[in-house]
Amino acid sequence: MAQIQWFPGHMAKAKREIAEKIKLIDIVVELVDARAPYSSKNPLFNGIVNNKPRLIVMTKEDLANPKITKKWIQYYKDHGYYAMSVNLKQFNEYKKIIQVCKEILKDKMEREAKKGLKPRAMRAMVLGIPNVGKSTFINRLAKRKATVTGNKPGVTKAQQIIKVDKDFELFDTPGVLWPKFENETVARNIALIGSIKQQILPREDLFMYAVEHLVKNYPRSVENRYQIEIDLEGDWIEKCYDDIASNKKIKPVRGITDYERVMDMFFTDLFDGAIANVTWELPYE
Ligand SMILES: Nc1nc2c(ncn2[C@@H]2O[C@H](COP(=O)(O)OP(=O)(O)OP(=O)(O)O)[C@@H](O)[C@H]2O)c(=O)[nH]1
Repeated sequence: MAQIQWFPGHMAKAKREIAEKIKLIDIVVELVDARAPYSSKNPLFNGIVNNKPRLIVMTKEDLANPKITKKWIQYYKDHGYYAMSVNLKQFNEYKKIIQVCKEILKDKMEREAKKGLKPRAMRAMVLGIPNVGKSTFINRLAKRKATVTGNKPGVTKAQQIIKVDKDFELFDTPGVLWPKFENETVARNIALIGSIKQQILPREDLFMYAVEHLVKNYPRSVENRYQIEIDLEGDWIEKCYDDIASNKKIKPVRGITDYERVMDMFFTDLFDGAIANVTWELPYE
Protein backbone atom coordinates (compact mmCIF):
# COMPACT_ATOMS: atom_id res chain seq x y z
CA MET A 1 0.00 0.00 0.00
CA ALA A 2 3.00 2.30 0.50
CA GLN A 3 3.10 3.06 -3.24
CA ILE A 4 -0.40 4.48 -3.33
CA GLN A 5 -0.48 8.22 -3.17
CA TRP A 6 -3.44 10.01 -1.70
CA PHE A 7 -3.92 13.46 -3.19
CA PRO A 8 -6.09 15.53 -0.87
CA GLY A 9 -5.65 18.51 -3.21
CA HIS A 10 -7.20 16.70 -6.19
CA MET A 11 -10.01 15.48 -4.02
CA ALA A 12 -10.80 18.95 -2.69
CA LYS A 13 -10.76 20.39 -6.21
CA ALA A 14 -13.08 17.70 -7.58
CA LYS A 15 -15.40 18.20 -4.64
CA ARG A 16 -15.52 21.98 -5.21
CA GLU A 17 -16.22 21.62 -8.92
CA ILE A 18 -18.97 19.10 -8.35
CA ALA A 19 -20.53 21.20 -5.58
CA GLU A 20 -20.69 24.18 -8.00
CA LYS A 21 -22.39 22.20 -10.76
CA ILE A 22 -24.76 20.34 -8.54
CA LYS A 23 -26.78 23.49 -7.84
CA LEU A 24 -27.86 23.58 -11.47
CA ILE A 25 -29.04 20.03 -11.87
CA ASP A 26 -32.11 17.91 -11.10
CA ILE A 27 -30.55 14.47 -11.05
CA VAL A 28 -27.15 12.89 -10.56
CA VAL A 29 -26.28 9.92 -12.72
CA GLU A 30 -23.53 8.13 -10.90
CA LEU A 31 -21.66 5.57 -12.93
CA VAL A 32 -20.01 2.64 -11.18
CA ASP A 33 -18.35 -0.39 -12.72
CA ALA A 34 -20.55 -3.51 -12.42
CA ARG A 35 -17.44 -5.61 -11.80
CA ALA A 36 -16.60 -3.72 -8.60
CA PRO A 37 -19.63 -1.66 -7.60
CA TYR A 38 -18.41 -0.99 -4.08
CA SER A 39 -14.81 -0.13 -4.84
CA SER A 40 -15.70 2.05 -7.84
CA LYS A 41 -18.22 4.10 -5.84
CA ASN A 42 -16.78 7.09 -4.06
CA PRO A 43 -18.71 8.03 -0.92
CA LEU A 44 -16.98 11.42 -0.95
CA PHE A 45 -19.81 13.35 -2.47
CA ASN A 46 -22.64 11.90 -0.39
CA GLY A 47 -22.52 15.17 1.53
CA ILE A 48 -22.54 17.24 -1.66
CA VAL A 49 -25.38 15.57 -3.47
CA ASN A 50 -27.65 15.94 -0.46
CA ASN A 51 -31.26 15.81 -1.51
CA LYS A 52 -30.81 15.49 -5.28
CA PRO A 53 -32.22 12.27 -6.69
CA ARG A 54 -29.44 9.89 -7.62
CA LEU A 55 -29.47 7.12 -10.19
CA ILE A 56 -26.72 4.56 -9.90
CA VAL A 57 -25.84 3.12 -13.27
CA MET A 58 -23.70 0.00 -13.21
CA THR A 59 -21.75 0.07 -16.46
CA LYS A 60 -19.95 -2.80 -18.18
CA GLU A 61 -22.63 -5.34 -17.26
CA ASP A 62 -21.39 -7.34 -20.25
CA LEU A 63 -18.09 -7.97 -18.42
CA ALA A 64 -19.59 -8.69 -14.98
CA ASN A 65 -21.36 -11.67 -13.50
CA PRO A 66 -25.06 -11.19 -14.31
CA LYS A 67 -26.34 -12.90 -11.15
CA ILE A 68 -24.21 -10.70 -8.92
CA THR A 69 -25.21 -7.59 -10.88
CA LYS A 70 -28.86 -8.36 -10.05
CA LYS A 71 -27.95 -8.68 -6.37
CA TRP A 72 -26.20 -5.31 -6.44
CA ILE A 73 -29.19 -3.61 -8.02
CA GLN A 74 -31.38 -5.01 -5.27
CA TYR A 75 -28.84 -3.89 -2.68
CA TYR A 76 -28.90 -0.30 -3.96
CA LYS A 77 -32.68 -0.27 -4.08
CA ASP A 78 -32.77 -1.55 -0.50
CA HIS A 79 -30.59 1.43 0.40
CA GLY A 80 -32.87 4.01 -1.17
CA TYR A 81 -31.11 4.56 -4.52
CA TYR A 82 -32.46 4.17 -8.00
CA ALA A 83 -30.28 1.62 -9.77
CA MET A 84 -29.85 -0.09 -13.13
CA SER A 85 -27.16 -1.82 -15.18
CA VAL A 86 -26.09 -1.20 -18.76
CA ASN A 87 -23.67 -2.21 -21.47
CA LEU A 88 -22.66 1.11 -22.98
CA LYS A 89 -20.99 -0.68 -25.86
CA GLN A 90 -24.47 -1.32 -27.17
CA PHE A 91 -25.50 1.63 -29.19
CA ASN A 92 -28.98 2.34 -27.85
CA GLU A 93 -28.35 1.51 -24.23
CA TYR A 94 -27.95 5.15 -23.17
CA LYS A 95 -31.64 5.74 -24.01
CA LYS A 96 -32.64 3.47 -21.14
CA ILE A 97 -30.75 5.74 -18.74
CA ILE A 98 -32.55 8.85 -19.98
CA GLN A 99 -35.87 7.07 -19.78
CA VAL A 100 -35.27 6.12 -16.14
CA CYS A 101 -34.14 9.69 -15.29
CA LYS A 102 -37.34 11.06 -16.82
CA GLU A 103 -39.46 8.63 -14.81
CA ILE A 104 -37.67 9.58 -11.60
CA LEU A 105 -38.19 13.31 -12.25
CA LYS A 106 -41.74 13.09 -13.60
CA ASP A 107 -43.45 14.04 -10.32
CA LYS A 108 -41.09 16.93 -9.71
CA MET A 109 -41.73 18.38 -13.16
CA GLU A 110 -45.47 17.93 -12.74
CA ARG A 111 -45.35 19.74 -9.39
CA GLU A 112 -43.47 22.62 -10.99
CA ALA A 113 -46.07 22.83 -13.77
CA LYS A 114 -48.92 22.87 -11.25
CA LYS A 115 -47.27 25.79 -9.46
CA GLY A 116 -47.35 27.61 -12.78
CA LEU A 117 -43.58 27.53 -13.35
CA LYS A 118 -42.40 27.81 -16.93
CA PRO A 119 -41.81 24.39 -18.54
CA ARG A 120 -38.10 23.58 -18.73
CA ALA A 121 -35.80 20.71 -19.56
CA MET A 122 -34.60 18.40 -16.79
CA ARG A 123 -30.90 18.66 -16.25
CA ALA A 124 -28.55 15.82 -15.33
CA MET A 125 -24.93 15.46 -14.36
CA VAL A 126 -22.73 12.40 -14.78
CA LEU A 127 -20.33 11.46 -12.01
CA GLY A 128 -17.86 8.66 -11.59
CA ILE A 129 -14.29 7.61 -10.95
CA PRO A 130 -11.95 7.23 -13.96
CA ASN A 131 -12.67 4.63 -16.63
CA VAL A 132 -16.27 3.79 -15.65
CA GLY A 133 -17.66 4.95 -19.01
CA LYS A 134 -18.56 8.62 -18.43
CA SER A 135 -17.27 9.81 -21.81
CA THR A 136 -18.77 6.86 -23.64
CA PHE A 137 -22.20 7.68 -22.21
CA ILE A 138 -21.93 11.41 -22.91
CA ASN A 139 -20.65 10.82 -26.45
CA ARG A 140 -23.55 8.53 -27.22
CA LEU A 141 -25.93 11.20 -25.97
CA ALA A 142 -24.25 13.93 -27.87
CA LYS A 143 -24.10 11.69 -30.96
CA ARG A 144 -20.70 13.15 -31.62
CA LYS A 145 -17.20 12.79 -30.27
CA ALA A 146 -17.55 15.39 -27.53
CA THR A 147 -14.86 14.04 -25.28
CA VAL A 148 -11.95 11.69 -25.72
CA THR A 149 -12.59 8.11 -24.60
CA GLY A 150 -9.97 5.53 -23.88
CA ASN A 151 -9.20 2.58 -21.71
CA LYS A 152 -6.80 4.62 -19.59
CA PRO A 153 -7.60 6.36 -16.36
CA GLY A 154 -7.99 10.11 -16.50
CA VAL A 155 -8.62 10.96 -20.18
CA THR A 156 -11.78 13.03 -19.69
CA LYS A 157 -11.11 16.68 -20.64
CA ALA A 158 -12.81 20.11 -21.41
CA GLN A 159 -18.46 23.10 -20.07
CA GLN A 160 -21.28 22.89 -22.15
CA ILE A 161 -24.75 21.61 -21.90
CA ILE A 162 -25.91 18.97 -24.32
CA LYS A 163 -29.52 19.22 -25.37
CA VAL A 164 -30.63 15.62 -25.68
CA ASP A 165 -34.24 16.46 -26.50
CA LYS A 166 -36.71 19.16 -25.49
CA ASP A 167 -37.15 17.62 -22.03
CA PHE A 168 -33.62 16.60 -21.19
CA GLU A 169 -30.20 18.22 -20.88
CA LEU A 170 -26.85 17.04 -19.64
CA PHE A 171 -23.57 18.62 -18.68
CA ASP A 172 -21.05 17.69 -21.31
CA THR A 173 -18.24 17.49 -18.74
CA PRO A 174 -18.65 14.74 -16.19
CA GLY A 175 -17.71 15.08 -12.56
CA VAL A 176 -14.57 13.01 -12.10
CA LEU A 177 -14.26 11.53 -8.68
CA TRP A 178 -11.02 10.35 -7.26
CA PRO A 179 -11.04 6.63 -6.50
CA LYS A 180 -10.90 5.79 -2.84
CA PHE A 181 -8.12 3.63 -1.51
CA GLU A 182 -9.93 2.58 1.61
CA ASN A 183 -7.95 -0.61 1.97
CA GLU A 184 -5.87 -2.98 -0.09
CA THR A 185 -8.85 -4.90 -1.46
CA VAL A 186 -10.48 -1.73 -2.77
CA ALA A 187 -7.22 -0.65 -4.39
CA ARG A 188 -6.81 -4.05 -6.02
CA ASN A 189 -10.38 -4.09 -7.29
CA ILE A 190 -10.08 -0.69 -8.90
CA ALA A 191 -6.82 -1.75 -10.51
CA LEU A 192 -8.57 -4.85 -11.86
CA ILE A 193 -11.26 -2.72 -13.54
CA GLY A 194 -8.66 -0.37 -15.00
CA SER A 195 -9.52 2.75 -12.98
CA ILE A 196 -5.99 3.04 -11.67
CA LYS A 197 -2.82 1.76 -13.26
CA GLN A 198 -1.92 -1.77 -12.24
CA GLN A 199 1.63 -0.62 -11.78
CA ILE A 200 0.56 1.39 -8.73
CA LEU A 201 0.36 -1.90 -6.85
CA PRO A 202 2.92 -4.68 -6.67
CA ARG A 203 1.83 -6.49 -9.83
CA GLU A 204 2.64 -9.97 -8.58
CA ASP A 205 0.32 -9.40 -5.61
CA LEU A 206 -2.45 -8.25 -7.94
CA PHE A 207 -1.94 -11.30 -10.14
CA MET A 208 -2.04 -13.66 -7.17
CA TYR A 209 -5.14 -11.96 -5.71
CA ALA A 210 -6.95 -12.13 -9.04
CA VAL A 211 -6.10 -15.76 -9.78
CA GLU A 212 -7.03 -16.82 -6.26
CA HIS A 213 -10.37 -14.99 -6.44
CA LEU A 214 -11.13 -16.57 -9.80
CA VAL A 215 -10.19 -20.10 -8.75
CA LYS A 216 -12.36 -19.81 -5.63
CA ASN A 217 -15.35 -18.04 -7.11
CA TYR A 218 -15.27 -18.88 -10.79
CA PRO A 219 -14.08 -22.49 -10.90
CA ARG A 220 -12.37 -23.45 -14.16
CA SER A 221 -12.35 -19.92 -15.60
CA VAL A 222 -8.54 -19.64 -15.44
CA GLU A 223 -7.97 -23.38 -15.71
CA ASN A 224 -9.92 -23.69 -18.94
CA ARG A 225 -8.44 -20.57 -20.45
CA TYR A 226 -4.89 -21.89 -20.13
CA GLN A 227 -5.58 -25.63 -20.04
CA ILE A 228 -3.95 -25.97 -16.64
CA GLU A 229 -4.86 -27.26 -13.19
CA ILE A 230 -4.64 -24.99 -10.13
CA ASP A 231 -4.63 -26.28 -6.60
CA LEU A 232 -4.34 -23.41 -4.13
CA GLU A 233 -1.79 -25.19 -1.92
CA GLY A 234 1.90 -24.66 -1.16
CA ASP A 235 3.85 -23.00 -3.99
CA TRP A 236 0.80 -22.91 -6.21
CA ILE A 237 1.59 -19.48 -7.60
CA GLU A 238 4.99 -20.57 -8.94
CA LYS A 239 3.43 -23.57 -10.60
CA CYS A 240 0.67 -21.37 -12.00
CA TYR A 241 3.18 -19.02 -13.67
CA ASP A 242 5.12 -21.97 -15.06
CA ASP A 243 2.05 -23.77 -16.35
CA ILE A 244 0.59 -20.70 -18.06
CA ALA A 245 3.98 -19.96 -19.64
CA SER A 246 4.28 -23.51 -20.86
CA ASN A 247 0.73 -23.60 -22.24
CA LYS A 248 1.14 -20.26 -24.00
CA LYS A 249 4.65 -21.11 -25.15
CA ILE A 250 6.14 -18.08 -23.44
CA LYS A 251 9.91 -18.42 -23.75
CA PRO A 252 11.91 -18.51 -20.53
CA VAL A 253 14.46 -15.77 -19.96
CA ARG A 254 17.85 -17.23 -19.07
CA GLY A 255 16.13 -20.43 -18.05
CA ILE A 256 13.57 -18.71 -15.82
CA THR A 257 9.83 -18.32 -16.51
CA ASP A 258 9.06 -14.88 -17.92
CA TYR A 259 6.67 -13.75 -15.18
CA GLU A 260 6.10 -10.32 -16.71
CA ARG A 261 4.85 -11.79 -19.97
CA VAL A 262 2.63 -14.27 -18.13
CA MET A 263 1.08 -11.36 -16.20
CA ASP A 264 0.72 -9.25 -19.37
CA MET A 265 -1.18 -12.08 -21.00
CA PHE A 266 -3.40 -12.72 -18.00
CA PHE A 267 -4.35 -9.06 -17.47
CA THR A 268 -5.01 -8.59 -21.19
CA ASP A 269 -7.31 -11.62 -21.12
CA LEU A 270 -9.09 -10.15 -18.14
CA PHE A 271 -9.49 -6.66 -19.66
CA ASP A 272 -10.53 -7.93 -23.06
CA GLY A 273 -13.11 -10.24 -21.54
CA ALA A 274 -11.39 -13.49 -22.58
CA ILE A 275 -11.86 -14.36 -18.92
CA ALA A 276 -15.35 -12.90 -18.68
CA ASN A 277 -18.37 -12.44 -16.44
CA VAL A 278 -16.30 -11.78 -13.37
CA THR A 279 -17.36 -9.55 -10.47
CA TRP A 280 -14.80 -8.88 -7.76
CA GLU A 281 -17.10 -8.15 -4.84
CA LEU A 282 -20.50 -9.04 -3.46
CA PRO A 283 -22.98 -6.76 -1.72
CA TYR A 284 -23.01 -7.10 2.09
CA GLU A 285 -19.41 -8.39 2.02
N1 LIG B 1 -17.38 -3.69 -22.34
C1 LIG B 1 -17.76 -2.46 -22.02
N2 LIG B 1 -16.87 -1.44 -22.15
C2 LIG B 1 -17.26 -0.21 -21.82
C3 LIG B 1 -18.57 0.07 -21.35
N3 LIG B 1 -18.64 1.39 -21.08
C4 LIG B 1 -17.43 1.92 -21.40
N4 LIG B 1 -16.59 0.95 -21.86
C5 LIG B 1 -15.17 1.11 -22.25
O1 LIG B 1 -14.44 1.50 -21.08
C6 LIG B 1 -13.36 2.37 -21.45
C7 LIG B 1 -13.43 3.64 -20.62
O2 LIG B 1 -14.57 4.41 -21.01
P1 LIG B 1 -14.62 6.00 -20.91
O3 LIG B 1 -15.96 6.41 -21.42
O4 LIG B 1 -13.40 6.60 -21.49
O5 LIG B 1 -14.55 6.20 -19.30
P2 LIG B 1 -14.49 7.57 -18.47
O6 LIG B 1 -15.29 7.33 -17.24
O7 LIG B 1 -14.90 8.73 -19.32
O8 LIG B 1 -12.96 7.63 -18.12
P3 LIG B 1 -12.03 8.88 -17.69
O9 LIG B 1 -11.96 9.76 -18.86
O10 LIG B 1 -10.77 8.20 -17.37
O11 LIG B 1 -12.65 9.55 -16.48
C8 LIG B 1 -13.49 2.59 -22.96
O12 LIG B 1 -12.62 1.71 -23.59
C9 LIG B 1 -14.95 2.23 -23.26
O13 LIG B 1 -15.13 1.75 -24.57
C10 LIG B 1 -19.50 -1.03 -21.19
O14 LIG B 1 -20.68 -0.90 -20.76
N5 LIG B 1 -19.02 -2.27 -21.56
